[in-house]
Amino acid sequence: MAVEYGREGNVGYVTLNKPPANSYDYSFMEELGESVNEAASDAGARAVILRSASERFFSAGADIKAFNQNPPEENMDMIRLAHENLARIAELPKVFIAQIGATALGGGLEMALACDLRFGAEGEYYLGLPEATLGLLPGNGGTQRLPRLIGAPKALDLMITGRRLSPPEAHELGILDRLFPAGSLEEETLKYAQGLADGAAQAIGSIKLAVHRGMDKPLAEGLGIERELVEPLFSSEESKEGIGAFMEKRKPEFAKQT
Ligand SMILES: CCCCCCCCCCCCC/C=C/C(=O)SCCNC(=O)CCNC(=O)[C@H](O)C(C)(C)COP(=O)(O)OP(=O)(O)OC[C@H]1O[C@@H](n2cnc3c(N)ncnc32)[C@H](O)[C@@H]1OP(=O)(O)O
Repeated sequence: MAVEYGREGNVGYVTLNKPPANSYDYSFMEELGESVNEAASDAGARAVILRSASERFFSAGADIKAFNQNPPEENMDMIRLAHENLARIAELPKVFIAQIGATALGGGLEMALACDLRFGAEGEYYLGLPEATLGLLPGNGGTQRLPRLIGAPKALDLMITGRRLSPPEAHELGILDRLFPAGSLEEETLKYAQGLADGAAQAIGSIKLAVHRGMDKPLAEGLGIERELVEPLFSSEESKEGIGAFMEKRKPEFAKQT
């Protein structure tokens, strides 16, 4: 399998494993979709980490070698499948974290942009959207997600030049949300995900949905989405536990609420 889902404790893992570069084609994208579905339906996974089995590549993007072999309509089928699978991540009420400790280029970085957070570590690798250098454009969501993340001018600069970023540059731009010391990425990412997994999963999931559903809407509409999502929490087992723990001056035990 080029993409596999598994769980360790209450943290889910989607692992990319298509040597040598996790470059993706149609079947890779199908497996990614299946893994996202497994993560979604696994009630035991309260947070999910997207990671690579390779120490050299997170993913070098779409499979360039496949490009010339594929009929154009197959390339478009792959893009439609990628758009569908990656868009589903934003609609899942559990946080997806991209653990990027190796080179992420083109569609490989675009997969990470579809996650909620992106964590990296110091090291000799880089991130970028070089599609323009191939006569293409970042067609797996990059032209839409990157401007929303770092602003249109900075995103345009990266996409029209195709230039590569070091991990510190990507962190400074806001593409990486955390930049950990070399060698500590896996441990630090798990620690963060475990904190979410031990937290109020329904509340955390509702916050994620409110952000993704509301951020491109006019404020009044976004506030309506917020009201729809906050109302069920007033009577949730989690808020009973959270408020009860505060009143009893003890630490809440949310993980036991589901
Ligand atoms: C255009 C491809 C589309 C294909 C089919 C899908 C259809 C989709 C159409 C459009 C989609 C739009 C959205 C996404 C587009 C993209 O992602 S385009 C690709 C963007 N990525 C790149 O341009 C990176 C290409 N790779 C490199 O520049 C270099 O490999 C590197 C990352 C700088 C590393 O160089 P180096 O250390 O010298 O290692 P290499 O020898 O080059 O690579 C190691 C092996 O990995 C293979 N490989 C690397 N990248 C890819 C790739 N993207 N596709 C296929 N294979 C790749 C490379 O060939 C080596 O393999 P071996 O020779 O077998 O060892």
